[in-house]
Amino acid sequence: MSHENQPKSGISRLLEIAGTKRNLLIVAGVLAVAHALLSIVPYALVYYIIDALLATPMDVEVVRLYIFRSVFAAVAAYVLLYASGMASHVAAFNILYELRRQMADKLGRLPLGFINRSNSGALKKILADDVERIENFIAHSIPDLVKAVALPVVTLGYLFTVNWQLALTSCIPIVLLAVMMPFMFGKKFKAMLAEYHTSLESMNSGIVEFVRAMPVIKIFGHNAERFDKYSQVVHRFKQMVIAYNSTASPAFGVFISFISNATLPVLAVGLYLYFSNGITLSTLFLFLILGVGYIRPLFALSTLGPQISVISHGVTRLDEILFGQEQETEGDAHMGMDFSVQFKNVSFGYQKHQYALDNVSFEVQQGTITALVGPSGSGKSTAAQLVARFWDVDSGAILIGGQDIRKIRPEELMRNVAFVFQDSFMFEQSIFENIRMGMDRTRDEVIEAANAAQCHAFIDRLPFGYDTPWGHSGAHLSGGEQQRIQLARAILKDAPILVLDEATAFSDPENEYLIQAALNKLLSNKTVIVIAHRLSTITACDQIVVMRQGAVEAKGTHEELLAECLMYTGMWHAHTRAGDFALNY
Ligand SMILES: Nc1ncnc2c1ncn2[C@@H]1O[C@H](COP(=O)(O)OP(=O)(O)OP(=O)(O)O)[C@@H](O)[C@H]1O
Repeated sequence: MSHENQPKSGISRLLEIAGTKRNLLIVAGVLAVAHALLSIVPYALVYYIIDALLATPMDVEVVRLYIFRSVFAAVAAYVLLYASGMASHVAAFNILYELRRQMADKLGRLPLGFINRSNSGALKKILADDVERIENFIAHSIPDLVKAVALPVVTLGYLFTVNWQLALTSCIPIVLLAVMMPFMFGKKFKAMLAEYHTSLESMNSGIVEFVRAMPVIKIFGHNAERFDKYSQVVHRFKQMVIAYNSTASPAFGVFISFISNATLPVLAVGLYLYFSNGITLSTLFLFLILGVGYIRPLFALSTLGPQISVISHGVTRLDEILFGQEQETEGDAHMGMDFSVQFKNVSFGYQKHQYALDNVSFEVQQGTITALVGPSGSGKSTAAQLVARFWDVDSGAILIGGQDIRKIRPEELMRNVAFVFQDSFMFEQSIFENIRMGMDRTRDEVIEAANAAQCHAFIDRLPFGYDTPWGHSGAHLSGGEQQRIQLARAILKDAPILVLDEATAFSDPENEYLIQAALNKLLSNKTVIVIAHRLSTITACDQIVVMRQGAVEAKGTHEELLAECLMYTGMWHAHTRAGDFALNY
């Protein structure tokens, strides 16, 4: 599948996706047409059977032959239907597999910040539900569409050779379908469908948030109704579905009721012709069966329009990811042995004209530790994340060893920067794999890293030690323990640049001491940027950068800042006072 150009949309995009398994789908289509042709044979044979039964003298052999042919045709039609379904399903699941693989690949190449910012409910809908719907289109809608076209064409063609007046009467449902389509699935319907999807996505994310927030909701004694956002999105979705149905239902209802009674005009004209000696009884039966029977696949066609709208809307969302702006690397520079980090007049905003960082400059010399401190929202985490290119700066540059990080190969950048986040993510696999993280390291090296990160003791106490799986049925670790697992990962990675975002956030004093000990081992000879709220943990850093509202307020050592920076002195006093703070009941 080529994703070089701007994506198509709607049915042409769906056909483009389906086109990746064109040959298999052509086979499915040919089999579906063959099925359609064979499936009318038993009905057509009824015509000849009745003629043979009414003939005098009746030829039993001829009747028997027709009955045998009709049974054979019915069985063969089902075999072909099965084969067509198999071919279209194999094509569909292969396409789905390929799409999911491409999505995973692409998500890996989008800026890390994109994933962080994207709402997990909406992403889940795209990756799971929207992709799944494409299966419906490929495996069911395409064969249905082929049948819906082939069967009427063949049947009506045959009926015209038998009696043109009755054949013309049998065409009425098709004419009706052509007239009603624009009313049923016109512009208003499309607009409503787009709104339906947006509302479904909001509900999905509302549900995910509601489930995540359950402990807080319970603690505050609220229920689903009191959780405003949840009840709003559910309510909005309900209204949307009602509006959607009341727009589509009237025209759809008229169409369905007419189609369901399509026998009537054929019966009326047929009886008239029969009694005026224009046709035989067998011809009348033939039209009552086939002149109405070809309509059945049209039912599938009538729901195809909305189905395709739903599916292609999902594909549009999917394409937003598949064609999303990747981070460009303007060169393929290699990193040398200089791992100093420099922020050079860096400005960056999550939204346009709203800077989270405004003209920030500071340098972290190789092998030294710089701490970023400042009030909440002052831009510390943003600055730290920019080093690993979660996002790209809007202006200015971040240099490593004097080279703009946008010119360094991404894999090389990632290899040389280790990150310890505030929240640690654990995978549902063994503790061993959770530390190894796919790196090419031996078991001994993993244990050594776990030892250095002060994790070995608690891992050893787990039922299967390092092989204990994480998650529902396996190990459950405290926040501080998980953070030490993160440290073990970072120690094992042994990258020359290390970014620590609140590495001791979850720790009690004993844990903090252990983590600090692990950190000391980890930090030696590394270029380190550390974010810490507890100022006592960073007094010995080589440099402290004080941030305020996205800008650098001051920089220097702890002593220098105490002497020169009022803001830092204030923060330090607040911190030391907090040490004496006690709750009074
Ligand atoms: N993903 C995001 N999308 C939009 N705005 C964001 C995002 N992350 C942070 N911000 C905004 O950018 C500004 C800086 O946030 P940042 O998290 O960098 O501050 P911080 O100093 O690390 O705060 P804290 O100490 O509370 O973690 C804040 O105004 C914040 O609201």
